[in-house]
Amino acid sequence: MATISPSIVINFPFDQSISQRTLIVASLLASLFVLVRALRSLTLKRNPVDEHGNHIPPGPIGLPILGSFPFLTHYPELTLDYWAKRFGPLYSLWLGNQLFVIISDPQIVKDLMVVNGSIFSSRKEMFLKSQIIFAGRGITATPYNDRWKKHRRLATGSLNARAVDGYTHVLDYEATVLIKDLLRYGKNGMAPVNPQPHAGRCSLNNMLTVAFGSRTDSIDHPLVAKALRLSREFMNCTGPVSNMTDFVTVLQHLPNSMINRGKKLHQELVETYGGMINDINARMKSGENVPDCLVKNLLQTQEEEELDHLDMAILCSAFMIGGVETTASIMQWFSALIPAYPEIQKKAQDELDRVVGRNRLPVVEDEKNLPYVRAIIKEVERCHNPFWLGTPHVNTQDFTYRGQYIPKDTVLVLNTYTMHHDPQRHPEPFRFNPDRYMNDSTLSSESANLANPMERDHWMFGVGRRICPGMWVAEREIFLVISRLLWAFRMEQIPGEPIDLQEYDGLSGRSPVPFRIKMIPRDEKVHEVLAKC
Ligand code: HEM
Repeated sequence: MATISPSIVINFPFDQSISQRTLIVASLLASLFVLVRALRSLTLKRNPVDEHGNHIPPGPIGLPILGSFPFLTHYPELTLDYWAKRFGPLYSLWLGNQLFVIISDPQIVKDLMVVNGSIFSSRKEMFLKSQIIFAGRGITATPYNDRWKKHRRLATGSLNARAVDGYTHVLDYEATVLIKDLLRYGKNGMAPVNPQPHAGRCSLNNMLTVAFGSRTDSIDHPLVAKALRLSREFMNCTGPVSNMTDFVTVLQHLPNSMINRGKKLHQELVETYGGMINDINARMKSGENVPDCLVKNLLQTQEEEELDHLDMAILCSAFMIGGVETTASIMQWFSALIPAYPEIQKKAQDELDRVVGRNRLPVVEDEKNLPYVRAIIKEVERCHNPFWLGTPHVNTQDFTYRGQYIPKDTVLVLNTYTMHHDPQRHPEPFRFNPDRYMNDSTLSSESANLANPMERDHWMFGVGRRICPGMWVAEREIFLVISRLLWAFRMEQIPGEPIDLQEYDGLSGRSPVPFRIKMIPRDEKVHEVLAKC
């Protein structure tokens, strides 16, 4: 042993340096090979034509390799809007080797994504979002295939209008809890309050109940911070144009912080929501009567639906990501905006007092009789869509539209910023003016089906076969919260603390940056009514 050991000690560093050098050379060669292949594929035709010689829509030229990416890193919707004015309602751009087509006109959106929905309803299997974070699962990111159809059917079972009717009492309860919390944290209007974590917990509790049959009991519950962080991290990693790793293949083979973030996020989602599924499974197996919820349904039909644990964990993650940050964002934008408009608050409160009175909170059945409250909500959604770029669609076949060629596998972005600010459709588009919706008696979920797309209220929920399946629950949740906030509080800015409505928190899902306001109970009736709830 004694004679062998020294030779090991002497030889080991020598062997190591050889293997390290070999490794470095090999990895440099591999990187070079991948780089050359990527460059070749990038320099291949950037101007494909169809069999009749029709070209892809016009658009910005972009830089070599990166394409238009450097122009889309901050406020991409403003750049897309600028280019829409320059290149028209259907234009194209390249991000790395991926062709994007940007649609900024409601009729074109309908012609492509609704009338030709069988072609324009797929998704790109983005490297980070689809492959790393969702591991090929996830309704939001799945291509238009049988797996998507199954997951969409399962999700819709918990989100369609009838299902939402069945748990409206939960949305009602959580909206009341939110009002009580704001009253308490705002010390009856005496102390400034930041409504953001409360709105976040309200949306979170709604989705926790729908998906897992559980809720959190305070904003300090560890799941509140965790779920909101995971949801925000997902939005920041996976915005349609937020990271180049998706579009420059070579980056997928090199060490890269985005890939590490994606892997960590995948693990955390599976541990958190997969762990909650395991708990429910154990409770069901022990004979406990678990409340009806998505997970219970999935576990009961797991075999018949051929679902593995990852399928269920990622489907639940889609609920916790898609259904929390989004609705909370609208509640937050409303609370950030409304203090600057005392006359709009007053008009809504007059309507509420007339229709609902001061002896009870507004309920879902009041919605149809509160056109001004509904108009305020639509106007907040028009001005502050949390997803200006939506979730892009992909076409599964070559398609030529009005002489413009859209090759198979193009990523199509709904340019909602431009459509929401079209002066023909919305005169004085940068003015917050709920009156513009006073003659619109539709819910947004109804408006999405109007025959004339120019009459649709807004495009916040997307379009066609991939339209947000959560829009019924989202609308109801948002109505209950905003109508009750208006019913209960006079919302005021704090002198010396201006609220920044330009800056955003988040990359693809947007919320206002932190702010505080005063939420002053309108009268003694607020305490009386809340005490009875
Ligand atoms: C204000 C609230 C919400 C907004 C703004 C919103 C927005 C969107 C958008 C833009 C899409 C893509 C649509 C398209 O591809 O054309 C989408 C899809 C989706 N949303 Fe929502 N959403 C909201 C609330 C919810 C809620 C409460 C849920 C509940 C789970 C949800 C679950 C989903 C799912 C699962 C998809 C994927 C659909 C698919 O790819 O087939 N969303 N949402």
